[in-house]
Amino acid sequence: MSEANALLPDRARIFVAGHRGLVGSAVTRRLTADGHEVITRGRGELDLRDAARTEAFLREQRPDAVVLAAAKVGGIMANSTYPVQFLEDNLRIQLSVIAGAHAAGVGRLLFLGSSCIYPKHAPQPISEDALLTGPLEPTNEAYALAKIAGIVQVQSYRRQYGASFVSAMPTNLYGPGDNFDLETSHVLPALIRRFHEARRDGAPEVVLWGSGSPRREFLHVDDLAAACAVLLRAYDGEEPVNIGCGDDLTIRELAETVREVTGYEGAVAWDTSKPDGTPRKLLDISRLSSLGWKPQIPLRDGIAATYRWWRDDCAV
Ligand SMILES: NC(=O)C1=CN([C@@H]2O[C@H](COP(=O)(O)OP(=O)(O)OC[C@H]3O[C@@H](n4cnc5c(N)ncnc54)[C@H](OP(=O)(O)O)[C@@H]3O)[C@@H](O)[C@H]2O)C=CC1
Ligand SMILES: C[C@H]1O[C@H](OP(=O)(O)OP(=O)(O)OC[C@H]2O[C@@H](n3cnc4c(=O)[nH]c(N)nc43)[C@H](O)[C@@H]2O)[C@@H](O)[C@@H](O)C1=O
Repeated sequence: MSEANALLPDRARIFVAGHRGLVGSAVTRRLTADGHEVITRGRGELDLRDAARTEAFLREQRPDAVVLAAAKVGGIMANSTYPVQFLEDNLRIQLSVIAGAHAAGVGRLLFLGSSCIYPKHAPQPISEDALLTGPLEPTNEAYALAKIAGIVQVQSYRRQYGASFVSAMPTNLYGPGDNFDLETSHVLPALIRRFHEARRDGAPEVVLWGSGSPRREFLHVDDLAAACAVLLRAYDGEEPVNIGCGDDLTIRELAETVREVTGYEGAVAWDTSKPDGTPRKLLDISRLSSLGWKPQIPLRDGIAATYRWWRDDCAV
């Protein structure tokens, strides 16, 4: 183990939970490229809500580190329609994996939360210190509370047992491997699909949700994966670490960019019966930046690459 990598062996065995998802697949690619051995299990083989089986798996495998990227995840409508699953699945996965990792003697764990843990009206850009300083956004309160419980669980293992477990809070992510289902997805893949299909079908108008005025920050998942690799190597603090790109735009501006990338020339309308969600959630990324990480993929380039990936591999 080199001194620079004191928190993680140079060639570590790392269990990436949720390796088939947007984040887990990117983290797997990154850690493998960095020379680590990545261990994976599909949900059919190991349901991470099952604490006994999860602990047995971790005891048998004894990885050097765990990246917890398995979760019940979705966009604004999925979160507000299925709060029970967003609360309970996430609490159960976190309890299983974090407690199981400690029981199995795993040295390092990186838990992924979300920027939605911060209060709806937090001062911008949102520092990690804003946690628990005000009411949450109602559309994803159940999910946010589960994620906050995960942060406190990680902090408690650090305080009580000296575990080298840490938490990171990513902003809205996108990239290859994203969910393009219009009912459950986040906004960026939904916009790609809506504009692509409208162009294909010659539709005169695309209808989007809400007012278009909320502001969001979008980070390519490969930049997120690079940040996770930095944190595993170099961060061992109790406070969560924000992961964002430092810049945001309105949903209306995002829609214009996606419209241009897909080549759609029709009109855009807004269905204001659908929720806007949080007005703004731009993360303060100074803690992560101080570790030497910075995002590499400009938003327009990332959207174009994601569009090509989805159109060539998945679209009909
Ligand atoms: N996407 C985003 O914009 C953001 C994501 N995050 C966080 O990043 C992490 C990963 O999110 P993302 O990759 O987008 O989500 P995805 O839905 O793309 O992937 C989630 C993964 O978790 C797995 N999973 C879910 N439930 C279980 C279970 N019970 N047992 C085993 N595996 C399970 C899924 O398995 P299967 O493939 O079988 O469904 C899937 O591989 C989450 O913690 C999320 O909160 C944070 C901020 C933004
Ligand atoms: C990452 C974060 O993501 C979630 O929060 P969110 O950012 O509010 O989610 P979103 O990406 O679905 O929407 C962003 C904005 O975009 C608007 N919008 C327009 N048209 C479509 C549309 O067609 N689909 C969607 N989904 N949104 C649309 C939509 O009305 C909203 O104003 C959390 O639940 C939680 O999962 C979480 O942690």
